[in-house]
Amino acid sequence: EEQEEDTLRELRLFLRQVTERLTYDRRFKVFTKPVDTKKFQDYRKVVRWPMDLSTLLTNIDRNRYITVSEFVEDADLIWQNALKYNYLKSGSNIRHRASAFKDTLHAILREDLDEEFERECQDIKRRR
Ligand SMILES: Cc1noc(C)c1-c1cc(NS(=O)(=O)c2ccccc2)cc(C(=O)O)c1
Repeated sequence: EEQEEDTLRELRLFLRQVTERLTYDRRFKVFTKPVDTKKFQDYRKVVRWPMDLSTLLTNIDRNRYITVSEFVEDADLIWQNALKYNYLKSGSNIRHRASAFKDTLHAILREDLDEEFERECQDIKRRR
């Protein structure tokens, strides 16, 4: 009902703010768009669930997330995929950037997420 829509609107605003803070961080430019599968032809053989910050934003706008934890599952794919695909690659610091992305994402959530708010979102999900 109305209160639920207010909560989900507040959730979308919070998730957009988290996504934008990561998108504006220049260290994470390579996480802002899908990996170019023409440049990296074996990418989809290694990575089953590609994810990037622009896709996260599209998912938020399409009401795909009704809890923070559903959003975090997708956001975690960004650094997990980068560590997996670049596991043996030397000469680039993509793994360091993936680790920095993971630490930054979880530090933002620890600082800014109100557990009581996430519990409200989980209740809405249970009722549906
Ligand atoms: C991310 C990622 N995961 O696997 C790989 C491999 C990367 C990755 C991909 C690219 N080039 S890209 O054309 O697919 C692209 C450019 C700009 C934004 C998003 C993607 C460059 C680099 C880099 O380190 O410079 C890394």
